[in-house]
Order: sequence, then C-alpha cells, then structure tokens
Amino acid sequence: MAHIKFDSSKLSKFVHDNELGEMQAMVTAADTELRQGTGAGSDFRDWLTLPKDFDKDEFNRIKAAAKKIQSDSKVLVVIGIGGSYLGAKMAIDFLHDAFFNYVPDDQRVFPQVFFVGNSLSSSYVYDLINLIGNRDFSVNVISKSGTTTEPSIAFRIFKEKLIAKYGEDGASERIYATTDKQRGALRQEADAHGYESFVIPDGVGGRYSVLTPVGLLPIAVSGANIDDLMKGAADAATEYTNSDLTKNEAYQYAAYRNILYRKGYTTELLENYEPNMMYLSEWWKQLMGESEGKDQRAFIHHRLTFQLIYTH
Ligand SMILES: O=P(O)(O)OC[C@H]1O[C@](O)(CO)[C@@H](O)[C@@H]1O
Repeated sequence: MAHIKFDSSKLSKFVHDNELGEMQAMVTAADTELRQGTGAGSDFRDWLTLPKDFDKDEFNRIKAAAKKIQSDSKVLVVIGIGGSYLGAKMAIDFLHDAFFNYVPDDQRVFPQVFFVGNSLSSSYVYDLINLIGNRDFSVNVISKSGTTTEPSIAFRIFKEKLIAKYGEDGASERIYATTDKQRGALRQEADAHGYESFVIPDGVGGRYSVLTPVGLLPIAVSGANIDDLMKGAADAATEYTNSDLTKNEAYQYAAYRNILYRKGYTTELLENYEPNMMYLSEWWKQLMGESEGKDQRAFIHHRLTFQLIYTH
C-alpha cells in the first residue's frame, strides 16, 4: 500500500528518547481495551473491522445507484452535516483535480457533487438552486436521526424542487436516503415513498462513517473507485493492528500527542500544501474535536493550508 510516513525526528527537542518506550504499557492496555471492547464507548467500534467486514450486497447497490445517478443527473446534491458530510467532501476534494466541480457539462464525465444542509445559510441554498438551474439532478440525503435541523431544512427545499420538476414518483426515484436501519424520521419516509436507501451502521459513529454508505455513495458518484478505496483501507487496517509502538506509526503519533499534551502543549496544527487537502484538515479537526472534546480534555486543533491561513 502507498505509505503514509510518520516522522518524529523534530520532536527530540520536546520528548526524550526513553519517553516513547515508557508509553508502551499504556498503549498495550488501550489497544487491548479497544480490540476486546472492554472500554467506554465499546458499542461504537465497528470502524475497526469496517474495511473488511461490510455488507457486500449493499456495496453493490451503492455502485448501481452511483451508475444510475451518473447516467441521469448532471448534479448530485448531498445533504448532511458533521460526520454525515465531511468525510465524503474530504475524499472527493482529495481524489479529484482541484477544479472537478468547475468543468463544464459538455466536457465532464461525472456529475458535479455539491454539499448542502451543513449550515443555515439561505444564500448558499439560493445560490445552489440557481447553479443547478434547469439541469437534471438527484439528492442523497444523509442523516441517522432524520431530525437534525440543517439537513432537514435543506431536504425539504430540494425535495420540493425535485417534485416540481419530476412529479412525486419521479422525485422518489431521484432521492437516495442514507439513514438508520430501522428507526428515525428519514427511515420512515424512505420506506413510505420507496426511496433507494442505505444503512448507517449502528456500531459506527457519525464521524467515522466515511467508509459506510455515508461516504461511499457520493464518492462513487464522483467517479472515484470505491473498490480501491476499501482495499486501501483494508491494507491500512492490517498494517495498524500491531500494538508494538516501534512498529505502529499510528500508535506512535497517538503516544507523542499524549506525551506532549501532558507537558502542556495543547495546540495541534495540521498543515498542508495543497488546496485540495483543505477538507482533509477539516475532517481531521472534526474527528479529533468531536472524539476528544466531549470530556473537556481536548487539544485545540488548527489547520493551515499554505498560503491560506485559518485559525478556527
Ligand atoms: O446524522 P444525523 O442524525 O443528522 O446527525 C448528525 C450529527 O451527528 C454527528 O455525525 C455525530 O455526532 C455529528 O457530526 C453531526 O452533527
């Protein structure tokens, strides 16, 4: 697999050589808790096996839905917020060229993919409606609960647009719902109207859901190869199973963060040099912030995209 390298050489000023080794006992204990499911939040560990152990029938339905959208739509409108949005946005930006969404219709192979329902901005919605114009479009609405305010509002608006353009039945054929298997407002609506629907697995928290239908359908519609994506993730899942700190670079990163945090270094920067990696950083911020921030012990996360500088 293409390797992501972790380089700790510049840390020697802050962390003594022996300090990493001293973390091994803690890392082994944490790894055992994680793998055996004996720690807090153990119901939400399915992301550990997701790249290898996923619903293959549903995966094929995702590919079929992506083909249909590619054949009948110029635009896919993806509605979702937080974990139901950032992973797909990150992957599509990262995997395609910087101007993917700007290529004109007569030159593009795959639909434009736009995200909405992640803010309450009425001007953003208005601008997107204008941008779609009279062109054919489909909607992928993504929400586990089906009641989150921002995506619910956006879905109402774009569903009305679909009905006005294609009629009730035609609209139902262009709505793809990614939601809970059994519960929630969106599940009920999808079943009642016969929308093609996909499941957000119970054991995968929203922010870890990029390799579920949450991320996979929009990514597949954009033309990226989701078979290769899952294969790469499966290789990574194998590579990062070793709890030996000298062998596992992901655990090295975690251990160094922990050492630094306890020394009072509580601000973490993720820098990148490519504009199409901007949402990789946004996704990372949410992963870290939402995972660590809920018990008041989090790093403050920033991202930098040279030359763009944000501190948020
Ligand atoms: O999928 P739903 O129910 O609309 O919830 C979305 C929320 O859930 C999360 O994905 C996880 O808590 C948040 O990031 C997001 O704001």
